[in-house]
Amino acid sequence: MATILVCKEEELITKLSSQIEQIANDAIENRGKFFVGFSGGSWLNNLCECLQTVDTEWSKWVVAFCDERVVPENDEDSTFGTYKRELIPKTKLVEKQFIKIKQGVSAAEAAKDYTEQLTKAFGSEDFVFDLLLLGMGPDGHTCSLFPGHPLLNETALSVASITDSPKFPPERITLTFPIINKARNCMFAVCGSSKAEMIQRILKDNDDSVPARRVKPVSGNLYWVLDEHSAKNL
Ligand SMILES: O=C(O)[C@H](O)[C@@H](O)[C@H](O)[C@H](O)COP(=O)(O)O
Repeated sequence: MATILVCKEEELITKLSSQIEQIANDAIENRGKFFVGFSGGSWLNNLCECLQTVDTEWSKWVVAFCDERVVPENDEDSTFGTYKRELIPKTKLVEKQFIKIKQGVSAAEAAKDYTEQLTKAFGSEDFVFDLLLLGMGPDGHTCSLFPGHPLLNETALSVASITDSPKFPPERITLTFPIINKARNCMFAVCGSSKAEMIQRILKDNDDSVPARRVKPVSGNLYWVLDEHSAKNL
């Protein structure tokens, strides 16, 4: 069962921040570390703003990406690049806590290398994230898992590459559903009326053809944190 939290647009950041804080500090207290997956997209600057207000032991965070664009780190489309500019200088997080994609290689090689980096960080091939912070596009995609794309059914790879992403830029790496659904907590943050139809299809019509609806943690928690505009059809 998903927990759906609807709030006013201006309250979304505070709401999300307190949810993240609770999950992070609980992970640190119980397991000594907090493994989190960050996303990108249109809400990225808001997410950076939100994360800055979290009261936590930052040194215990291990940050990976739910998906990342295969572009140079200083490219304006690099998700890590934005966190580097907008989050790192404003918190005690340091760059070496981020698991970043290898630079200057193909998407396939970057995905393979990312799997190896995650295996090292988790100490096993079983990547159980404490929290995945997810976004959803107006077409219902999440991470870089797009409607009708064969990657929706990927089961062999934990991290896959994509070179034909319908959303720019085309080359990306992404966590796949088997890993996403092992997470202890998956949390979507969605705002704006352009997402209202998909939110309705996912949360009201139970339409499994929408990629984001396939996020169903096997034994973890699923949260949808929505603003009033994206939730208007519920
Ligand atoms: O880098 C990306 O594109 C993402 O990580 C992606 O999964 C994003 O979270 C959704 O696409 C929502 O993005 P929008 O808010 O831009 O629709």
